[in-house]
Amino acid sequence: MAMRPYIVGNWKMNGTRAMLSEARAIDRGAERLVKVEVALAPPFTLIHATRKEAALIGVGAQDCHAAEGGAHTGDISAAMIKDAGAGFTIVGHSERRANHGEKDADVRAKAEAVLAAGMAVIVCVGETEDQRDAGKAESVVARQLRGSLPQGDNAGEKVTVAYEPVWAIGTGRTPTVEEVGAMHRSIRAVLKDLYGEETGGKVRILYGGSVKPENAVELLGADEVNGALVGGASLTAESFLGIVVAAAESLES
Ligand SMILES: O=C[C@H](O)COP(=O)(O)O
Repeated sequence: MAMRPYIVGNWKMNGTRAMLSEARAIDRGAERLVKVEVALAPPFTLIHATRKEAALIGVGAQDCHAAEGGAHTGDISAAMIKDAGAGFTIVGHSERRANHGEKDADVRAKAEAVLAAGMAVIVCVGETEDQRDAGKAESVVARQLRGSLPQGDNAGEKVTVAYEPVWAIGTGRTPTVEEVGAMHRSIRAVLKDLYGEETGGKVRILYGGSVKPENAVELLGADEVNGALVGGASLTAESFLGIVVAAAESLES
């Protein structure tokens, strides 16, 4: 893993102000681990407070609306997220795709809105278990990438891809290191095709799905894995920092 590892915690719909103590502890722990880039995506309601409490790590959002503003009750625009203190936004998480019917075109529109607002974007892709069993995992993910990634001048420079097999999210199951490596190599080839050899070669590709301190060294050591998108294990500083430490160790292995 030649690039500086990027470890992002996605708190999903978890967290009230009581959890800011975890964000502070993560920030303090990350300070000692300069070889690793660390970020948290708390719920919208905690972005501003997390940004104030955790000065060193990146802070981002988990989703946004594609429009700049207007009659969209309950939605949040990318500019609002940035104004709250975020530096990036996740889009296309499989929970958004499944629970809110988001299609690749919706994800791309959101990703482009995030870039237009001046933030970086993490675009999530991943196959279901049925798709993997049918031998279609790589083709499904390639199609998602081609449909979801932002286009336009320099778009590839502020993009991170998160590969999250849907069947591995929150289940305790993970693909093998070989399967992760094969998928990430396939993603890298698509990125180079879409963004060109140089830019596509620099886009970070994170693995997500049941990453824990216990399996992080192995997963982060797979081919073309440049970091992790972590759900459940990012909710406490103890487990999240365990993964950050593993990322630092994976640089040495
Ligand atoms: O965004 C994070 C992923 O959905 C992974 O979640 P998990 O670490 O709880 O499996």
